[in-house]
Amino acid sequence: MTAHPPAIDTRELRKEYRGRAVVDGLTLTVPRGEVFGFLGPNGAGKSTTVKMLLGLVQPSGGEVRVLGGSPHDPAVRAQLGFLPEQFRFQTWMTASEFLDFHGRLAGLSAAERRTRVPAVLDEVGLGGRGHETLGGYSKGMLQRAGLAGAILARPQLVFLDEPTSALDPIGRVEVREIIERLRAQGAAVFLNSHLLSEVEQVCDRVAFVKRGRVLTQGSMRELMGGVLPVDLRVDTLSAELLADLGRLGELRRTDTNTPGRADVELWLTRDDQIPAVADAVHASGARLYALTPRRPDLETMFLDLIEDTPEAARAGRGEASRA
Ligand SMILES: Nc1ncnc2c1ncn2[C@@H]1O[C@H](COP(=O)(O)OP(=O)(O)OP(=O)(O)O)[C@@H](O)[C@H]1O
Repeated sequence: MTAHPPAIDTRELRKEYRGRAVVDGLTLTVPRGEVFGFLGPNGAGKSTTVKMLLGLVQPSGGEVRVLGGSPHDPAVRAQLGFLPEQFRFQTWMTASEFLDFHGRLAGLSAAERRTRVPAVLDEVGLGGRGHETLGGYSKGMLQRAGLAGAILARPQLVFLDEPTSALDPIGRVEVREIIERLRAQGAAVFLNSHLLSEVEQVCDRVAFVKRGRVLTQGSMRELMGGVLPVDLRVDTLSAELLADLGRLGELRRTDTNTPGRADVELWLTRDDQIPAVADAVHASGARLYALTPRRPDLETMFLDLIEDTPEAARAGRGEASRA
């Protein structure tokens, strides 16, 4: 393995089932320390891609490298974490036994397992519950236990398939924090989720796939075409301030209907223009009540790109007969 190869590198990756390409020329690079969102409608080929990246499904063509090596290499596999959407567990095991078992499979020593198992249980919010059997766990607790298994051996690349589908809002925030910690530790996270608001908050880059092909990929900003919408509220909007704002960005909307209040939607191109907006407001003598960069709306982008009518989605499910 070379010094810092990307976490994921695929070239023209392809998988056919019965002569039909379900992954069709997929080229992706995910560097270390990045959270990558992999989005697409049902049947787009996301799970098949993940299985090829994990070495569980043999590609029909193309190249795949994970952490600089082959997903079949045990040394590479030892650095991968995986939380499948429907993760199966042994109901008779306690959570601690389950994690200890996984730790053994991942090659952790007994001493490491003794400290690491309670530490990950704490990290996923199951501190003090490790002695209970998984058969008595709720759906959300099982998902947390699965996540603990995925991060147990300090993986360099973690695949999370719908990691929060069974979780309450607090659990979702906690999972987001875990993903952010993984990134801070330099690991890459490959996230598959239908919860776009969640993806928006945590992913550095996303790819949209449909019928096994990448429609587009990039950071939120790139996907938005380099536009940063900002909502501004001031008490008075002078002609001079309006002209200054117009020089900084594109004025998309101004609302001065309410006395003592003016709302402006301004489209900037870069974060570092935001302080200049505040400066212009102060220079005009107006008082600033809000200056809020708006998140690019992934759901709108997704629907625009995928253009899946309910009919198309039903047809997609109809063809989803698995061997
Ligand atoms: N083992 C298999 N044999 C035949 N066809 C398969 C097999 N596995 C997947 N497929 C087909 O490949 C296509 C992509 O499936 P895949 O599970 O990768 O999609 P997905 O994007 O993960 O969907 P979802 O969001 O619904 O989980 C589907 O049409 C599916 O029927």
